[in-house]
Amino acid sequence: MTVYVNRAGLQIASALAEFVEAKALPGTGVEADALWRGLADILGRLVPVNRALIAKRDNLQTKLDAWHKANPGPITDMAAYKAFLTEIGYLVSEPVGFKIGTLNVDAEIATMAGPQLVVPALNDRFVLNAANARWGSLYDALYGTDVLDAPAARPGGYDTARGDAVIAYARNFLDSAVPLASGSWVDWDGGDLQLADQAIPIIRRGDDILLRNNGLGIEIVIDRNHPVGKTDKAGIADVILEAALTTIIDLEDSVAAVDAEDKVKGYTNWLGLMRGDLTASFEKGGTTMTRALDDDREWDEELLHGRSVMFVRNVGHLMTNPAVRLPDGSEAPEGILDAVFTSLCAMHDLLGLGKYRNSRAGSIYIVKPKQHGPEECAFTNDLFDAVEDMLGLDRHTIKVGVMDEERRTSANLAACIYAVRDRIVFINTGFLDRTGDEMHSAMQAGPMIRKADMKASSWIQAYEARNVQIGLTCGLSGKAQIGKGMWAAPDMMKDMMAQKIGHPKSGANTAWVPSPTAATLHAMHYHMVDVFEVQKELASKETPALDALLTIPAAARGHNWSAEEVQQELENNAQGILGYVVRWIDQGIGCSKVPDIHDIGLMEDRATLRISSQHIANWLLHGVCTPEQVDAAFAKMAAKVDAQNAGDALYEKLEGNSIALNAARALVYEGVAQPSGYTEPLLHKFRLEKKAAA
Ligand SMILES: CC(=O)SCCNC(=O)CCNC(=O)[C@H](O)C(C)(C)COP(=O)(O)OP(=O)(O)OC[C@H]1O[C@@H](n2cnc3c(N)ncnc32)[C@H](O)[C@@H]1OP(=O)(O)O
Ligand SMILES: O=CC(=O)O
Ligand SMILES: [Mg+2]
Repeated sequence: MTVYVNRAGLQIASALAEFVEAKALPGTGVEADALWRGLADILGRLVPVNRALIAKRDNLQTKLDAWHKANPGPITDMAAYKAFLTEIGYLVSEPVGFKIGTLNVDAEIATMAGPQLVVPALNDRFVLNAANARWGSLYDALYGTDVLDAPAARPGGYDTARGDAVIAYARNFLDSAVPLASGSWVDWDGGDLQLADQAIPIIRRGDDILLRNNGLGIEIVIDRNHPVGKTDKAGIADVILEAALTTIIDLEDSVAAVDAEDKVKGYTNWLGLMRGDLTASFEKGGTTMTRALDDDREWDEELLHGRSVMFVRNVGHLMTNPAVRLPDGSEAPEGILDAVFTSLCAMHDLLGLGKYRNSRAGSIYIVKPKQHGPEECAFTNDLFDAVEDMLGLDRHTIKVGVMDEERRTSANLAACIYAVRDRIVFINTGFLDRTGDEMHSAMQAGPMIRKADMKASSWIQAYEARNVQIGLTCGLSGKAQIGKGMWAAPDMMKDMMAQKIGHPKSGANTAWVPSPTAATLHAMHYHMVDVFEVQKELASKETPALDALLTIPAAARGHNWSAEEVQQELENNAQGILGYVVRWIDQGIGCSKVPDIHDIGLMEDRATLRISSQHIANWLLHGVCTPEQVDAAFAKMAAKVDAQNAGDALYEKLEGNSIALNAARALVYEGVAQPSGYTEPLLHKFRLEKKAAA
């Protein structure tokens, strides 16, 4: 039972009030009274606007549903469809000829190109690891993953044969990123060092060497006493790459935060990062380890930034949270709470109250997900204005990263950017949520193509290409990130190396990775591609037409899938749903590596859940499958998920009237009615039920 205290007419969960008054406020110069009165004022003014925006989403969806029922199947008359979208206010006129005016942006965001790591905010051990993932060992990343064409490491200590393959790969990388004036790094013996590009300074610290290519650091560790270095003719013990330039501390789709207790955990970690004093102790390999933020890296001639520049992803405009209740007893919009409390925590960084600096440019970086169109972006802008006024911050101190992950945002992207033009620091194609919204928006059009075929469909190609072109046209290059989406197969690093180079090649100066190891490996792509050169080349290109973006991925009318295809699709989706939901509901874990039907661990979060649940809901709606088939898939996959989790002592089986099983079923059977196909409302409801039962 949550205990509330009254502050300025609001009911604030006591855990939150205590966190704010005892931890977040001290040192900021903001008084508790002013904070609570400010919050009450913001909520009083903005809650009605927030609610109206959500109502508008519902209203537009009702109109889309009616149109698709009257015009079933894929769009056949694009002009008529666009006229309809314009008439209902779904498409608005795009502003032209403007450039963003964002100021005070850190170089890692504005002028550098490299990986962006995402990490669930509630996990202190992981967030520290993420912040420190600015630099990563290439040797470790190669040794422990499937990138190499070499046998896996033999267990029981260092495997020399594997190590040799690592060293050969790393030398090959050096040859391509920082070639020698003559010969190969393979033959370098640690003597005289001459690079082909003499403009690259060779910086030393003792024997160690620091080089830079495309703005990214490469540290070559020379240690002839090290077990690896002593076998190496040049004494190279490791190659350390500058990796996650930026990291997103995620309070949204990778966490399960349903009440004040959970929110305070997330805010506490964010505050600890902003103050630089967060630590985490945990057992690893039989010993207790304590992790803290890494220092900056000292070289004779310069001090390198030791940590990733951190963003915090707030939630979107939909959800409310019982952490704060309005005077009428209803829950406050969670996005407003996040904006206020994460900005307050970040003031510790702005004011230099802690050990380190996150933003040396004096900015607070907030990622805003799941916005639908320009009005919602304008609302975010107004909200951030209000938070700045309340906290006494200069206008546009709070920067925004706009997730381009809802269809109405993609279709009106320039107008969305315009709405936040003086604070925008990124656009990012969150293709996972975007796929869910694509299906939900056109839910009534007919059965969607299979999930695996989505990536090749024309809307998604247009979406990715338009995002880059519109970003360039609006002047993001050199001022802000144009980012690409998540690599959702954390163990498939060889495939990532083959495919994710496509992101910098497409003009994106950052792209998401799921782990520090993936960041280190993906960093190599930014040595191979000079993204800012690509952006210059793209600048003169045409933006792909809206028509392709609006081509919905419904199957051709009359298309039939074989019984086997239907079963495969259902089982694949049911497996992902159950494997993710059971950990979310029972253990409060918001992001999991869930073995898929072929036992390949996939990153599942709320966005991937949105896709799987909407897909089954869509096929049920259109009679591609029956409820009996769906139930059978759930039953079969529940047994598989139970078996896959057999080693987890905290795991509760998916059986009988299990709350997690009920949640999974509800996500599918009530999927058509969920707002924009989101999974949050049902996940929160069932998680709260589980917490209450516990
Ligand atoms: C659509 C979207 O919104 S995508 C954005 C949301 N998704 C994410 O944030 C993905 C974040 N990634 C993760 O949460 C995890 O990598 C998972 C759940 C996918 C896999 O987790 P696990 O199975 O525990 O990973 P695995 O066992 O391979 O590795 C664990 C180690 O890697 C580290 N690690 C893994 N992922 C991360 C991460 N994102 N940030 C920092 N460290 C990480 C852990 O700290 C741990 O190292 P440690 O033991 O030294 O602490
Ligand atoms: O947030 C990212 C996405 O793909 O969705
Ligand atoms: Mg998303």
